[in-house]
Amino acid sequence: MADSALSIRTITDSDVPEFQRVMAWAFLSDTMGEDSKWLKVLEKDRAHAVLDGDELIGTAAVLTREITVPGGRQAPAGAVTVVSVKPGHRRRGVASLMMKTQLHGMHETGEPIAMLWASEGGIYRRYGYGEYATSIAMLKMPTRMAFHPGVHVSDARIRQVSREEALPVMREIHERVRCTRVGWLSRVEHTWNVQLADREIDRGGLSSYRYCLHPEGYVVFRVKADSGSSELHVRELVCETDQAYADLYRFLLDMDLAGEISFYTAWDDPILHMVDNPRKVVREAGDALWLRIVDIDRALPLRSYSSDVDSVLEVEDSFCPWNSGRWRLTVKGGEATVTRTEDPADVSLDIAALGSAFLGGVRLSVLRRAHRVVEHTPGHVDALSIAFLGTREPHCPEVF
Ligand SMILES: CC(=O)SCCNC(=O)CCNC(=O)[C@H](O)C(C)(C)COP(=O)(O)OP(=O)(O)OC[C@H]1O[C@@H](n2cnc3c(N)ncnc32)[C@H](O)[C@@H]1OP(=O)(O)O
Repeated sequence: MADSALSIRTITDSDVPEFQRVMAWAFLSDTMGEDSKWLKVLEKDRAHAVLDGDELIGTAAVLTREITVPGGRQAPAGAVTVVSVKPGHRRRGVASLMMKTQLHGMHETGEPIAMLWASEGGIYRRYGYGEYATSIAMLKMPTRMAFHPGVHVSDARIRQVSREEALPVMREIHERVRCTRVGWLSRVEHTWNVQLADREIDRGGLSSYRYCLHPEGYVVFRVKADSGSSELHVRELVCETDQAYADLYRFLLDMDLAGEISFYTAWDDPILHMVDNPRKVVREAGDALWLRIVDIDRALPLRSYSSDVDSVLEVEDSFCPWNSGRWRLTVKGGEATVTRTEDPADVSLDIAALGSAFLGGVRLSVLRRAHRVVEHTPGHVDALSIAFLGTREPHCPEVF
C-alpha cells in the first residue's frame, strides 16, 4: 500500500531536470542525468513522478510502441522504462503506485500489452509481468570459422559507409524486417539516436560504430582494439533474407585483425547451425522482454495461433482485477475469440504466466511443470502449448 503522503502526476517541462537527477541517482549512473538524447524519446504525458510533499522521489515512463506478435500483426504496446525511486524512499510502495497508475491508464485507453526489461528478476512478477517473454542469447565465437558445406555465400557487395549514409538505408530495412519478427518493436525518429548513441560516453571503451550495408541487410558493430587480435561487438545485424544473413556473418568472420565476435542476439540465431563446428560458438541465455497482458480479451485475439483450441482459462490477476475470472479461448483457423464464461475451468494460471507464454517464448507445459499452471481437464495444457508456439523464437533486439 502506498504511503498517504505520496502523490503521483504526469510531469511538466519544469520537472525534467529533477526527474533526470532522481533517475540517474537511482540507477547509480553518472551519465543518465546528462543524456539529452534520451529525453527526446520521453513522452511527458506518459511519464509519471511521485512526490512526497513537493519532493520528487519516484520516476516511471511509458513509451508508445508497436510489437510484432505471432502471425505478423503489429500490436500497440506500452514500453515501460526508467522506473526509479530515490534511495531513502524505497519499500514504501512508490514503485507499486507507479506500476498501478501505468497499467490502469493503459486499460482505460485500450493499450492491450505492457512490456519492460527488468533491472532485477525479483521485482515485476508481482505486477503481472511474465519473464522470458523473449529470451536473448549472448554469443561469442572465434573468427575464421568455416561454414558447413551447403551454406552458400553470395557475391553481393558489402560496403562500410558513414553513419550519415547508413542511417536512412538502415531505417528502411529495419522497418520492413521488424514487421516480420515476433518481439521486434517499432522505432520513432529519436529511438535511432538512443539505440545507436555514439558519443564517447556511450562507447564503454570500445570504438565508434562501424556501419556496413548489404543490398538486403546491414550490420553495426564496435571494435575492441587489441594489437594482437581485436574483438567485434555486434550491435545490430538486420537482414531481409537468409542470404544476407550468411553473407554478413561471413563478412564478420573473415574480418582481418579480428579474433572474436560477440553478439546479443536471438536465442535461435542460425549461426550455430551455419558453422562447421557449432561448439566453438559459446551461447549464454538471459531473459529479455517481460510482458504484461493488460486486457486479456483485447490482447489474445491480436495474435494468431498454430492450432485450434477451445479451453476455459481461469485467470488470477489481483493487480488488474478486470482480467480475473474465467475466459473461454476459442481458436479456429488460427484466429482467437475470448469471451467471459461461467463454465468450469480447463486450466488455471496467473496473468504473469500468460504473459510469459504470449509471444510463444515459454510453453505453458513448462509452466505447468514449474507449478505455475494447473490443468483441470487432461490434454488442455499440451494443446494450448502447441497453439501458442510460433515458427521462430520471439526476440526483442533492443533495450529501452
Ligand atoms: C523497467 C525498469 O525501469 S527496470 C529498473 C528498476 N529500477 C531500478 O532497478 C533502480 C534501483 N531501484 C529502485 O529505484 C527501487 O528499488 C525499485 C524501483 C526497484 C523499487 O521501488 P520501491 O518503491 O522500493 O518498491 P515498492 O516499495 O513499491 O515495492 C513493492 C514490492 O516489491 C519488492 N521489491 C522492490 N524492489 C525489489 C527488488 N529490488 N528486489 C526484490 N523485491 C523488490 C518490495 O519488497 C515490495 O514487496 P511486497 O509487495 O511484497 O511488499
